[in-house]
Amino acid sequence: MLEARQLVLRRGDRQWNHDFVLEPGRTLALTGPSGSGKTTLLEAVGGFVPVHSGELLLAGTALTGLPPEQRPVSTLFQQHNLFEHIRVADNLKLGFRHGRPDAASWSQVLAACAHLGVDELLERYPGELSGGQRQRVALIRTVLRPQVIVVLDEPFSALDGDNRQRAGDWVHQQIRDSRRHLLFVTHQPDDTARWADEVLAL
Ligand SMILES: Nc1ncnc2c1ncn2[C@@H]1O[C@H](COP(=O)(O)OP(=O)(O)OP(=O)(O)O)[C@@H](O)[C@H]1O
Repeated sequence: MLEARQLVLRRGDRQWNHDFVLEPGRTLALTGPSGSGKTTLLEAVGGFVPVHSGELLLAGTALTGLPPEQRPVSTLFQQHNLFEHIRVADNLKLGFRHGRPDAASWSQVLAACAHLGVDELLERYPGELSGGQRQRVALIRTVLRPQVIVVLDEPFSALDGDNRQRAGDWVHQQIRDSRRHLLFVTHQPDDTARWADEVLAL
């Protein structure tokens, strides 16, 4: 279970107070207007923004004092998620320890690439992909890493129609089946209705 207990975040003269509980396998959508603090909360979970007071707990253990590299958190930022100088396949491998996924993990990656329609792109460089293709590759890498908390900042913004539906369904099912925790930011009420088990409106 992931819990924010009297969590207080500050940026400049802005302050946010968060209290929520997210059970394993469940998805929390963060909604709200631009500047309302959605990214700030994701960054605090990842350890990139300091916590002013209160606690973030995973299964009762505080994450709050841990630096980002020691947190069990896999993050998809809004931008800059792929390394431009290496091929898509190598970008996907970088999600795993020493950049070397075991055979089972790699076949899971390949199955996800086929399912989300990016399996023909593995030998390309990121600069040779469309925005939507880049987003799907980065999404696969972020979600299939083993970390028990996944945070996604507007993960479907470059996708629409069938691609969006398929990607959202896939993420939701991955999180549910592996009993991890997902926080994602969206501006689309449809995304919340389809995939959120809980909603935090900021
Ligand atoms: N590095 C920073 N230093 C100081 N203030 C910041 C910093 N980053 C963001 N802010 C401010 O914190 C507030 C919340 O920003 P945040 O990015 O969390 O909002 P958001 O809800 O994710 O917005 P958007 O939907 O536009 O991405 C804003 O007022 C923003 O200007």
